[in-house]
Amino acid sequence: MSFSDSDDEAPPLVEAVMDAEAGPSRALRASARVPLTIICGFLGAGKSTLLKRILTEKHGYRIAVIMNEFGDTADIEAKTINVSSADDPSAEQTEEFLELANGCLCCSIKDTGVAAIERLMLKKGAFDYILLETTGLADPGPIASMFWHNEEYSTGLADIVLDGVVCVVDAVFGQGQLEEDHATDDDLGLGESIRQIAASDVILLNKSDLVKPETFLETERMIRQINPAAPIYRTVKGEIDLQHIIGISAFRLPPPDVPVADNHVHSDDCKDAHNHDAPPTHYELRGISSLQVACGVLDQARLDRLDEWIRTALWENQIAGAAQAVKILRCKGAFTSDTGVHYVLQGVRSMYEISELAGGDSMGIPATGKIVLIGKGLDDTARASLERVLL
Ligand SMILES: Nc1nc2c(ncn2[C@@H]2O[C@H](COP(=O)(O)OP(=O)(O)OP(=O)(O)O)[C@@H](O)[C@H]2O)c(=O)[nH]1
Repeated sequence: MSFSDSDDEAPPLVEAVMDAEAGPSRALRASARVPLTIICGFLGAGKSTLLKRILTEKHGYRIAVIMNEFGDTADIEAKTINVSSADDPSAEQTEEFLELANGCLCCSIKDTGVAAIERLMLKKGAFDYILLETTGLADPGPIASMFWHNEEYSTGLADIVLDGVVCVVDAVFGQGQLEEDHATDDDLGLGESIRQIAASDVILLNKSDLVKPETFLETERMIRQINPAAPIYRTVKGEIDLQHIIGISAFRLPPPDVPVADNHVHSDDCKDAHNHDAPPTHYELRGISSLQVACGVLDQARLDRLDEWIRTALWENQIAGAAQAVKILRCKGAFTSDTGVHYVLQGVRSMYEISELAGGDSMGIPATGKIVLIGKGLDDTARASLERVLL
């Protein structure tokens, strides 16, 4: 269960007890609900290339890929499946399904709205997983919210569980795109490339074959400024082990430990001297900031105070002791109570959830907890305020 600012009363802090199974294959089998990954990314960054690879390679997964158009994947050896619905006779014209040789189901739909997804779910059983490619201009935040808390929808959409959001960034043009990102949203004053990175659980820095190491480092530094909690993988033509992008349970498991000390991904070609000590705790790029605060074991009073702090920040856009308003796009965290219970915090916009982890899932949890917030107005005053709550 989750909290949102439309709830009348704040529910108690501990909400959901998760099942003990973990790991991609188990996660796929464990749930009758079909996991869904949102793939977003800058225009021309390589989203279709990634999906084409997934649709043509032998990987053993039966994935339904929802694409805006088939484009040059139409020549894939496939059997067209007609899907029509008595409720919507026009469905045949708006959607096309291809059953592919590798077990994938490719679904081309012009409209990725609720009705189209519901119609895909009529074919439930033909696939175990859904990948949804958004357009280059999409803000994945609201799309993620829709799939994250979908209980109010009828059977179909409610049979989907959000696994994570993956962002494909162009290693060649990503830096320029971020620098030139113009606000398209009056409310947030942020352009889509920044919002896409902020909303993501995994980032693929694609077209790695075309850039020099220093370009990588600078782009990675900028991405880290916006989102310090998402692992970054360098890819060529979307070449990546699928386990890094599907079945990650990003909305269920603690955020992974991403190296933040030097603001970039470690690799063999990185032999430059840089400071590995004193990880920064606050970043800012074009008005969006991220904040990472560590915490020890929390007693009930601190857990209650933390819940209230998050609620006030997400629902009222206020932080105790801070003059300026905040706007939080994404929050994540993992922490432990003095009774030994592990919790995971997840939030998208004003919705958040604090879930209790059961035995199996809590194996990899470090002793130190952490809270990561991404949004506007998250300055040093905000950090000090959160630290006071956790002290
Ligand atoms: N050299 C190189 N080219 C790539 C790589 N990935 C994709 N491309 C090329 O980049 C171009 C754009 O790739 P797409 O996969 O169409 O990008 P997209 O994000 O789907 O594009 P939009 O749907 O227009 O936003 C194509 O010509 C690809 O062949 C890569 O890793 N290296």
